Amino acid sequence: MASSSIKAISTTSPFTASSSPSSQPPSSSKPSLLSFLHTSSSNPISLKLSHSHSHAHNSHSHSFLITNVLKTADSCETSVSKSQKLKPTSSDSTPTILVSEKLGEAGLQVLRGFGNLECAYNLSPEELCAKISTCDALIVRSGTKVTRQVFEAAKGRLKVVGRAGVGIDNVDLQAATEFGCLVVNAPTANTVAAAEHGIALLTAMSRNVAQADASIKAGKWLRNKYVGVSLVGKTLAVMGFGKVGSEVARRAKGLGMNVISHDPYAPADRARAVGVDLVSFEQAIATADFISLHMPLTPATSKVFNDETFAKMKKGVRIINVARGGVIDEDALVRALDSGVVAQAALDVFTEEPPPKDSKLVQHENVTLTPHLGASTKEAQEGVAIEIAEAVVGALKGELSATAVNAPMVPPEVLSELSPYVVLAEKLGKLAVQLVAGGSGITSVRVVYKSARDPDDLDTRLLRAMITKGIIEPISASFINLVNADFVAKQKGLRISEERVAVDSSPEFPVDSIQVQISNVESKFASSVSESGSISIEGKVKYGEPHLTCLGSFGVDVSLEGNLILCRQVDQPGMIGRVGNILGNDNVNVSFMSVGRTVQKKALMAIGVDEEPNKRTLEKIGKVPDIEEFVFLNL
Ligand SMILES: NC(=O)C1=CN([C@@H]2O[C@H](COP(=O)(O)OP(=O)(O)OC[C@H]3O[C@@H](n4cnc5c(N)ncnc54)[C@H](O)[C@@H]3O)[C@@H](O)[C@H]2O)C=CC1
Ligand SMILES: O=C(O)C(=O)COP(=O)(O)O
Repeated sequence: MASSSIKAISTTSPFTASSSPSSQPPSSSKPSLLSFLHTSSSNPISLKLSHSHSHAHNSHSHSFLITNVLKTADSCETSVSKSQKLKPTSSDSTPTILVSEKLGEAGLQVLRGFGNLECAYNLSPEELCAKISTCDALIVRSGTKVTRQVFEAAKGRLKVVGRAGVGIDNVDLQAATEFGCLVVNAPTANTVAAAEHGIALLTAMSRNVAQADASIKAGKWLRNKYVGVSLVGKTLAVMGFGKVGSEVARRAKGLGMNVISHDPYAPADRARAVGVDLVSFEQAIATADFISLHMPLTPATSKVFNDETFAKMKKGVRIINVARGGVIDEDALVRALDSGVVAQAALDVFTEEPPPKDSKLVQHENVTLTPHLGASTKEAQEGVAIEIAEAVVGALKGELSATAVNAPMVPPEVLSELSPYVVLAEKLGKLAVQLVAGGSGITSVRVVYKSARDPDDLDTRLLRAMITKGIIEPISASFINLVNADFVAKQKGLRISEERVAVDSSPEFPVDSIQVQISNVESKFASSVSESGSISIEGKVKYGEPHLTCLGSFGVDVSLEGNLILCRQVDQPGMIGRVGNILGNDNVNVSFMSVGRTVQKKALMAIGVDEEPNKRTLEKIGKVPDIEEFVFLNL
């Protein structure tokens, strides 16, 4: 019996979970930058190339494809026909980059060479929101709050936020991820500057440099008042043994200090190599004469220095904070200073920046202050500017960034190796979802990767993201990329589980085959259901091209390109001719054909066609005697 399901894609969303946040991340309006992640396999570029290259050139064509797909929408336009154009980014499709805080000239030059650069400093939150919908990228330092409202106001245009520095606590990462906006930072160029500033505060504080300077300028000469304390032989606790903390430790060792550190995530051998012992939080704060803070501000570190922890410190301890103001409960610090538990504090960062003028902490005579100057050296600012400009330009070109904060970092060599499998993954997802009968809810997808590689050598995050994209995008208003794939899947109640099966093939290739199974759904093409009751399809990369190799319990070999007609029929002579004739008579060009058999005298015919046959042609195929079911699928 012929199936009447000749529609390629159900218009009813097959997802059960329908709740969406009030301000949904945009979909179709999202331009095609971050294009590798955001370009569908029906992207005209991939079609064009795969049609125009012979198999002998296929591996070459794929690297070309990836290189091209990695380009901006702007450069893509040259190779796509009018009817197939990607959605333009803006009227002239040159990306606009907004820089909202002072950035080094060398970085500005990189940005000018790539897009429209707009520098607008001291914007109010309202002004930023008003501007952002005309921007493809935003570059900030610590002074700009990139809130959920900013992502909402961007209306899908903002593709990347660049943080010209380390701390990203001023960017709402959750909102960025939900909106599929990549966040990149510049994590290395200001490390030394911040460490040097920490040492500057340590030495200045211990010798009352700032207070003494102010007193001379006020006409006083107070040699007895400003007697300091020595550093040599004292214990410094470095809280956070990351990039800055370890550089501070190294320098403090040079000053003859005994350095200990607390960092729950740092490897002990890295600390030991600098002559530093990693100790518990309690031990660090109880034994230190000086405590220098170098951890990020996170929910776990927020106000970790408070009344309770100050009470456990050695009386007369001195505290330096070049990390983030929020790790200290500032009111508690004032109390600890007043009681003498903390003898002095040197602060570069504050909960609120700038801090209120009448803040007791700011006015306290035992506190030395700088206005968030840790990263402010000429060298660091030039370095940070170049680092962030290159990261943002790379992201706008669609490259995966090495400094991505809210997306997996995929090294270029892994990316290039996985590229054909990425195309396969998306096509399998797209094909599998079209086999689901409209109305039934997809909640569970299982992906099986067969590979000869050691599991540690196979990073499947990109593949999983592309399968998710293939499944969700054709049937919903969501746009999916590597940034938000897992989030959107979860939001839609879709659970994707992954399994790796070791096979005895060449480990030269990362993946032998990818199988996508959708369980607990009805299929519109019964032959796609495997013995386990799930819709099951499997594909491989052959000659650099994605191929469908198994559908349900039928083995096939079909290049996954263009459109596909699948027919299940009684295995007997003449069937191919009959269907071929119908297509030929109705002017539908057949690009390939493959027939798979089962033992029960059933055959599965897969026919690739260049364009979608009209309804009448498909009806004629359905009426061919002995065709038991068929389905038309758009790839
Ligand atoms: N004042 C300024 O201008 C600057 C401030 N910073 C701030 O300095 C801090 C450190 O920066 P980097 O060293 O580049 O970052 P990093 O990521 O290299 O190091 C942070 C370290 O903190 C550790 N950590 C996390 N949670 C912790 C906890 N609960 N207790 C102790 N350690 C914990 C991490 O394991 C990591 O080793 C950041 O907050 C950053 O924003 C950085 C540069 C300039
Ligand atoms: O890199 C960091 O985390 C900093 O705190 C530096 O901040 P800034 O770029 O100077 O506003």
